[in-house]
Amino acid sequence: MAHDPSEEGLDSATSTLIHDLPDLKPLGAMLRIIEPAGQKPHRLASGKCIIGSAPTSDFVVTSPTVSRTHAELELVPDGVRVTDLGSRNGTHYLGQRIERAVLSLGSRIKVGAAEIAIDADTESLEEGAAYPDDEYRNIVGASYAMRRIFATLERLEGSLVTVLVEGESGVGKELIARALHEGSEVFAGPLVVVNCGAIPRDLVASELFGHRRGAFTGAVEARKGAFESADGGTLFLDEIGELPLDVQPMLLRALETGELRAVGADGTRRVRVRVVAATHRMLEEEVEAGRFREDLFYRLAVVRMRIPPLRERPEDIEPIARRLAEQAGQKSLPQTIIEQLKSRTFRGNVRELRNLVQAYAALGYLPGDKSAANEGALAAALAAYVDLDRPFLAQKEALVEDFTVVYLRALLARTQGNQSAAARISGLDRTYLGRLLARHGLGKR
Ligand SMILES: Nc1ncnc2c1ncn2[C@@H]1O[C@H](COP(=O)(O)OP(=O)(O)OP(=O)(O)O)[C@@H](O)[C@H]1O
Repeated sequence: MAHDPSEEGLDSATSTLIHDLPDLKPLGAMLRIIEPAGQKPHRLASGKCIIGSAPTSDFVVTSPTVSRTHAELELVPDGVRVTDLGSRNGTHYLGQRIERAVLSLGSRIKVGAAEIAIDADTESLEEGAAYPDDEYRNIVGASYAMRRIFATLERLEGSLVTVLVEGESGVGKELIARALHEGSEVFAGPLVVVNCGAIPRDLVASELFGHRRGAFTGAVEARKGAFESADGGTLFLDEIGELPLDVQPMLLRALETGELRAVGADGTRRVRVRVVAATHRMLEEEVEAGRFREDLFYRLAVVRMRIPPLRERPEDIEPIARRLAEQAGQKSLPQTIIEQLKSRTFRGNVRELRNLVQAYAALGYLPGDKSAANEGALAAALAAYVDLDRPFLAQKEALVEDFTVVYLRALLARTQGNQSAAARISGLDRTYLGRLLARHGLGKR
């Protein structure tokens, strides 16, 4: 995002936060000359560098339109501070001449007529050893793949770079976003989560950017959007692949400039928001199919992190299960249960593991696996219900009753007895749920 923090009075807040996180080092940048082609890129690993046509410049750009000492680039947590050094042909961003601006990694500038991409130094993220511990900020993982991810998360601690987290549903993408927020310089600010797939399409723009009173039918009051709520913190955009095409340019602009325009508003507002996005889709395929803008994809995927499915890292099952058991109030998990868990396929990833462990904590046994391997076991268990000497409906009701009790127990275990949360999760009306619980003697715990 383009802004100058020192002009917005953020300096004092920034220095306090940096004081709390003493070892932060901004993520390095990779500077590439797009036009004229064929010149060497430059790695800005720390501090500052001078761009110019003089052979003594840190980053030499050979073009008659580039001054000998043209501009200075300095790494900062938000990306790179660009300062024009009184060049003849100027430094431009999004078609505007700039004297001094902070640009996020993933931006492109023009130095004279030369076009330069300021990308994240993703190579430096991949260098170095895996994280030594099997836990990073509440994310548990003993596998090499997860410890590599932890090392990347640690390396990103000094940066507010935009990150795209990719992986199947339930692999822990939101947990990664939380860790990115907690480890960042804006950790004291809010973390706002928006599930782009869960909002009616015509309300997405207003949810993200807010709306003015009367902006559309039903906009009775002005409303703040998620970007504004996340000002000074992190905005986690879950299921970004579901973002409607007509809203994509608005998000691109907000990422490029840090400026928002509420639906129906005339003026814009400036925010400082770190964006983390997540998707279970292959976004490149969405780009290919014309459902996702390519420019927005590159703006979001400045750093990409792919979280592997649980079946690709079976050594994580035991430590994660033990942690989830602790969280469910179950001090220890017997080794036999661990072995049973390890034999499952976990199409629902860690979320499925969590549900199973919570059910075990509530019921004392692992509920049946819905995967193909266990379909036989389920059929055998159901066969025990069949009594051809009794009417069908009475038997079916008895089965449903048994399922209801098991379901309600698991629901209460998940919500720690909170009936409002239980109603929300189950989709049952609060009063009806209360009656159902009372009928099964589960109302008061
Ligand atoms: N490595 C892990 N260690 C501990 N808990 C985990 C881990 N990964 C995931 N979880 C837990 O599993 C559940 C699902 O994780 P999360 O909501 O982050 O997944 P997700 O990938 O964002 O899912 P979705 O794509 O459906 O939004 C959460 O309760 C989370 O705390």
